[in-house]
Parts: sequence; structure tokens; C-alpha cells
Amino acid sequence: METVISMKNVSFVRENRVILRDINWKVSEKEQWVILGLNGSGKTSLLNIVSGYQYPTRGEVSVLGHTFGKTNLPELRKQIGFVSSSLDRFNQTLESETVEDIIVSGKFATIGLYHTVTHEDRQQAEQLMASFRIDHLKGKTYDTLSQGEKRKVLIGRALMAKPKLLILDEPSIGLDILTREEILALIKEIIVTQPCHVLYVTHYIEEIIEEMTHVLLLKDGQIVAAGKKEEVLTDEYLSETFQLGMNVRWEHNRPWVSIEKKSMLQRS
Ligand SMILES: Nc1ncnc2c1ncn2[C@@H]1O[C@H](COP(=O)(O)OP(=O)(O)OP(=O)(O)O)[C@@H](O)[C@H]1O
Repeated sequence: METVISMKNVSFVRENRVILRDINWKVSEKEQWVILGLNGSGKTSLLNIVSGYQYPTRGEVSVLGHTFGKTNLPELRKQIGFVSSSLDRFNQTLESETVEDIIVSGKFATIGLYHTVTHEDRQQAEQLMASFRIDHLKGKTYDTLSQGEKRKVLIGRALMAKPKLLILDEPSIGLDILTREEILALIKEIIVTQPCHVLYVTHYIEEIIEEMTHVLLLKDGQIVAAGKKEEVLTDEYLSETFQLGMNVRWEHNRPWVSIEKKSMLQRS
């Protein structure tokens, strides 16, 4: 079985602060992982290391068979699709782009189209739009889209490069319940139909759909638990991770949490 991600004793220190400490984590074939943790627990830092945008201070990292320090990181990055709300930083450039151009640009990992686009590229983008049921948005510019439509376009853009690893950093942020379920349905379709692994970061435990198999819990840059979701999503581990008394229950193969009365409305 091929290892998708391997981290051995990884630490990440910035400005004399330990942001990630002694991370030992392995993602194998056919595993779809969710990363959970409070604000500032180190989730984005972990994703940035996986995608080669930040280098660990200590430890060994290997992603999709590329061992850091012995590999060409730009080559690795081409195999990783990254959908993050931080793309909003580039909104200025995105705003006036059409949906189809944004999706095609995913092939070149650029914001804006600066490369020669082939007929095949256009066809692939059309197929993606059809499968995401956003073909009616063709010709529209990004600034005219709803939040949910924008999210679908960015996920489509990430898939354009046929990534082996798709990182989704809080893709449901700012979405209403209906639109969030649409995005989750899309992610389910991707997991089932595409040969790529998903790494999903969220603050909402009920977004862990049936197809997501494993969970990593982070607290203060350290792993609280990592493994099969049924073993990790326990009252004890969740309460420790979120520093609140929490109870988990499973409904329609999804975990839902409630907060214990004594922990409600507490102020730090
Ligand atoms: N390059 C850096 N230099 C200094 N501090 C950093 C750097 N990167 C991250 N941090 C700090 O490390 C901590 C973890 O940040 P990170 O963004 O990884 O957390 P997170 O779990 O993704 O948070 P959120 O859920 O709020 O997005 C934060 O306190 C952040 O300020």
C-alpha cells in the first residue's frame, strides 16, 4: 500500500514559538482525512507543510512519494489541489475572470490566464462544470457569483490539474445549511469518482460525511488523536481538543455534537 503522507517527529517553530510539535502521522491509500482543532491549533500550518509551502523546522516529511529535502517541491505542488478561503486574497484578480477561465487556470496553478489553452483544456473544464452542475454559470464573472457558486468554481479549478491530493481548507465557511450540503455532496462525488485523496479541514464535526474515513485532532500544535473516525470522535478526545464538555452521537452515518450544560456559554 502506497503512503500518501508520512510525517515523522515533525516540529514547526516560528518566532521562538512551537506551532507544531512532534507530529507523527501517516495517511495511506483509500483514506480520506479530516483535520479538526480550535482556532490557532496549527491546522493551516500542517496543510502548508503538506503542500510544500512551509518547511518544517525538524522531522521528516514525505508526500505522494516525494521526500522533502530530496525532491522538487514545485513538481509535487502540481499534484496537490488546494482550495482555501485565503484565495480570497486574490479576489481582485479573480473578480473580473469568467467561471470557465478560472477553472481552466487551475491547470497552470495561476490566478488569471497567462498560458496557451488547448481545445482539450476547454473541454475538460466544460466537463467539470457539467459534473458540478455549474455549466449555467459559463460567461459569468466571479464577482457576480454567490458564495456557494464561488466555492464550487474554486473546487473545480483545483480538480483541473487532476491532483492526487485535494486539500479543502474550511470550504463551508460562510455558507448556509443548504449550500453547505450541496458542497458536501460534491465532495462525496469527488471522493467516489476521482482517484484523489481528500484532506478536509473544518470547524464543524457534522460535516464528516460517510466517505471521510479518518480524523486527526490537533490541540496547541500537538496530536490529541489520529485514526479511524469511529475511534477518534469520542466524547473524551473531542472534549480535550475543544476544551469543552462535548457529547457525540451518530445520525445517518454522520457525527453530531452537543455541548454539556456545564460548559455552555463559558468565558475564558
Ligand atoms: N509563519 C508564522 N509566523 C509566526 N506565527 C505563525 C506563523 N504561522 C502560524 N503562526 C501561528 O501559529 C498558530 C497556528 O496557526 P494556524 O494558522 O496553523 O492555526 P489554525 O488551526 O489553522 O487556525 P484557524 O482555525 O484559526 O485557521 C497561530 O497562533 C498563528 O498565529
